[in-house]
Order: sequence, then structure tokens, then C-alpha cells
Amino acid sequence: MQKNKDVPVQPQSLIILRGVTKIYHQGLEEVKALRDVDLKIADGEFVAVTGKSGCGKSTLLHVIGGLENVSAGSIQFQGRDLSRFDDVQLTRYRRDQVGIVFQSFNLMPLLTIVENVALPQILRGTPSHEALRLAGEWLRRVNLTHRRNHKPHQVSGGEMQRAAIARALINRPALLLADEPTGNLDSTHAAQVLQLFAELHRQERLTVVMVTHALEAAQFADRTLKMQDGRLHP
Ligand SMILES: Nc1ncnc2c1ncn2[C@@H]1O[C@H](COP(=O)(O)OP(=O)(O)OP(=O)(O)O)[C@@H](O)[C@H]1O
Repeated sequence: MQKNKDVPVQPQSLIILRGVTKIYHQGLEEVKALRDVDLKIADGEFVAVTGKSGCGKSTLLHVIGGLENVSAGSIQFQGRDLSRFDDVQLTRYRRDQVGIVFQSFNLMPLLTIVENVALPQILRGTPSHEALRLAGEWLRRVNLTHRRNHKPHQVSGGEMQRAAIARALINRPALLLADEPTGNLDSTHAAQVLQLFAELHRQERLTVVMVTHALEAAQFADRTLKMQDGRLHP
């Protein structure tokens, strides 16, 4: 059968959330961090999620990244339901498909910058000389070659975040999750980090989901979603 060239191709969804609810229990109290969230994220899309403190943004990233279970609803990644993954599949999903960048960088203080970036490859079983070679390539990508042998405390916040981004991407995940990635940076370093996200998103067709308070950060995204009291609004 001949294909109709005028029919637009629908982008494939990388992630689909259906009716996702997350309840935390604190003693006798229940906190509904996510309420009946429906969301589709296309492959290669850059989505920003904004909203007030405590509205559920980090929880949303944690359930998408497989760091926490949902209380109700489902999350599909490339058509597969995360709740059906066994422990090995979930570990592989977190290690190979998802990269996470946090506000506080979370670099290992005793390792050098290049060793920090190489770590996810080493955990995957890559020989250390190859992991360090790859880490060197990523340092070049994020403009940090000159900080290769420094320890995290010897570099600036923006440099630490760029190293954290390289570490998050060295295993070539399909999805980058960023939780307030510019929250600890001054405006110059924040702009550099956001430009780097935009560039990687464009060049690598990387799917990015970024939680942020900063409205200027959301301007780099294709789509901005607002969260309020655990609900998502387009
Ligand atoms: N492990 C937990 N145990 C109990 N309650 C939690 C837990 N994690 C988050 N919460 C609660 O769930 C709600 C949503 O928290 P979450 O961290 O997702 O919000 P947020 O929008 O990311 O906030 P912020 O912008 O301040 O980081 C809050 O009321 C929070 O106190």
C-alpha cells in the first residue's frame, strides 16, 4: 500500500503516565504528592515542569525515573510498564535509560571530575581505561577538559553541574531528568547549563524533563507544564 506523504507523522511517546497517584505516609497522615496525573512525553521532547514548592515536581521526576513506586496508575517507558519490571530490569532502566541531574550536583567528593564522569560506565562493567577515555570525551563536550583532574571542591558550581550532566549522559540514556538544575547557580552559570541542555536536546535528540522554579529556565523547553497540589496543568 502506498503511504500518504501529506499525513503528518505523530512523534512517538517515550513516556506515558496514566492516572498516576503517589501517596506518602507520615505517621497517620497521608500526603498526596501526585493526584491522577496523565502525561505523554514525546521522544526527543524538552519539557519543563514548574510550580510552587511542595506541589509534587520532584516526586514526578522520581516516579518517572523509577526511583519510587506509584500508589496508583501506570507509567510506560517505550511501551513497557515500569511496575512490571523486576529488580534487574529496574536497575538497568535506572542505570542505562535514565540520567538524573540534581540541584546539589551529588558528585563524589574524593573522586576527580573525570573519575566522577566515568563512574556510571565503571558500574556497568566497562574497563576503567575505556570508561576514562569516554569520560574525557564527555568532558570535552561540556567544556571541562581543563578541570579533568580537579576534585569537585576545587571547581565552581557551574563546572560541578556540567560534570554532573556529563556523568548523567555517559551511558547514553534516552531520558534526562533534571531537578532544579540551576537552583544553586548564579545567572551566568545557570544560562550556560540551560544552553547545554538545549544543545544536547537538539544535537542528540535527547528527551529532557526539567523541574524548575525559574521561569527563564522554562523558556528553553518545547513545552511547559504547571503543577499545583499534585495535579498537572498544561
Ligand atoms: N519521602 C517523603 N515522605 C513523605 N512526604 C514526602 C516525601 N517526599 C515528598 N513528600 C511530600 O510530598 C509533597 C511533594 O513533594 P515534592 O518534593 O515532590 O515537591 P516539589 O514541588 O518538588 O517541592 P520543592 O520545589 O520544594 O522541591 C510535599 O508535601 C512533601 O512534603
